[in-house]
Formats: sequence, C-alpha cells, structure tokens
Amino acid sequence: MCRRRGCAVGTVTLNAHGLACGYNDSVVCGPFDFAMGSCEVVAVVGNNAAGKSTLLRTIVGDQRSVSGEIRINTLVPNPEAVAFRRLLSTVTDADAFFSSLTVQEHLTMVAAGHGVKNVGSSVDAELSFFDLFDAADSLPRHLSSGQRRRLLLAAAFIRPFQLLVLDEPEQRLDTGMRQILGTRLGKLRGGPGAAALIATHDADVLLASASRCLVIADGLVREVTPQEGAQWITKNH
Ligand SMILES: Nc1ncnc2c1ncn2[C@@H]1O[C@H](COP(=O)(O)OP(=O)(O)OP(=O)(O)O)[C@@H](O)[C@H]1O
Repeated sequence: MCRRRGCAVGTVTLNAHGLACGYNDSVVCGPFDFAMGSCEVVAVVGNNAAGKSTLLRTIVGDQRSVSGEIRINTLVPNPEAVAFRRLLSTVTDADAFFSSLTVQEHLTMVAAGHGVKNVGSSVDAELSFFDLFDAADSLPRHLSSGQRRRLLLAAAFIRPFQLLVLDEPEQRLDTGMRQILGTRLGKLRGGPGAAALIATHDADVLLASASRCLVIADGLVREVTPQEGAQWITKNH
C-alpha cells in the first residue's frame, strides 16, 4: 500500500486501486494501491524483468491491467483519447521518428502540435538543454544512439504535460547528461502542476529527482524512501 506523502499541496493526478499488471491473466507485479500528486517525482526501481516497463505501459494505457483500476485526473488510461494524450508525455523503449524530418523539425512539429506558443524559442531551449544544436539539421539515421535518446527526451519535455512518464531515461546517456536530466526532473518536485513517474536503474538520477520511490521485487510493489531506493539499486545491480 503506497500513500501520497511529502507534499502539502497539489492536485492528485494519478490513482491506482488494486492494480495488477501483466500479460493475459498472468500477473507480473501487484496488486497494489498507489496515488501520486502533481508535485511529486516517483521513481520505480527493480531488477531486469521485475515489471517496471509493464507497470509504466499499463499506466499510460499501452496495455490493459490484469486487474484493478487507474485514473489520471479522473480519466481511464486511453492513448486514443485526446484529453488523455494532453495529460501525459512519455518516453519508453521504442524509438519513433519520421525518417525525413530533422532534429529541429521533429521538435518544431511536437511543439506546434501541442499548441506551444513560442515554438522557435522553445525548440532552441531544448536543443540547448539536450546539447543537440550541432545536430539540429540532422536526420534521425545520422544521429548517435545517445543523440536519438536526447531527441526523444527533448520531444517529451517541449510539450505541455501534467504527468511525465519515462522508462529508464538514463539509457544511452553519458554521465553529464544523466546528471542534468536528474536535476531537471528534480525541479518538478514542488512545482505548480506536473508530476513524473520514472523507471530507473540509476541511483544518481533517482537521488537527484525523486521525492518517492517504489521497489518492485518478486512481484510485490512497495514504497521506500528515495535513499533506500538508491541503496537498493547499488546493492542489487
Ligand atoms: N509483451 C509481453 N508479453 C508477455 N510477457 C512480457 C511481455 N513483455 C514483457 N514481458 C515479461 O514481463 C516481465 C516484466 O518485464 P518488464 O519489461 O516489465 O521488466 P522491467 O522491470 O522493465 O525490466 P528491465 O529492467 O529489463 O527493463 C518479464 O518477465 C518479461 O519477460
């Protein structure tokens, strides 16, 4: 049982009751109850195959829960629904690019598509943050794997969101980028209107960003402190 804590104000954006995640009738993790609010960054840790991605995919509506229910701002997860897509910005394992659009064009398209007002300056800000200026005119196939990851993260950050869901955002990033990404995620804590849920194997990213932590082990989901979560990663990886 996980309870919301550590934040005096902020709208609860995600509620899960009796949530069990898995495939067909086979449960990978849960059931558990969980609630998080708009000023929280929740890290999910666990060994390979523990069920982190399965949990995140269930929350963003890419797969059905085995049992239980999820509400995000009263909405049932449904990536087909416009209102739901407006709430959530996600980066999972899958690289998805338009082969004929450059880095800059990708970010421009995402920003414009989500109604960002100052598209040009927003694109410049993300190119700068993710150190992609030199690659701004490159097509995805000409990027390194780390640059492709940066582009996906930049696209997730450039649009408005209430809940940011990132599956192992540290993947393929160098140490410097991991650090600044962790710091940026940490700034969501106590912020006015956004939350983040991140699966991670990186203790430093966790400590820089998370206000809460869930550990998945042997199918059980339990809440620990971020410090305990970081220790758990160090001990188990
Ligand atoms: N499409 C699928 N169909 C059936 N089982 C799956 C499917 N995808 C994943 N699994 C299984 O679900 C379990 C949890 O996988 P998941 O990808 O959620 O783990 P994870 O904690 O994200 O691992 P990692 O740290 O390696 O990314 C694994 O046993 C995996 O084999």
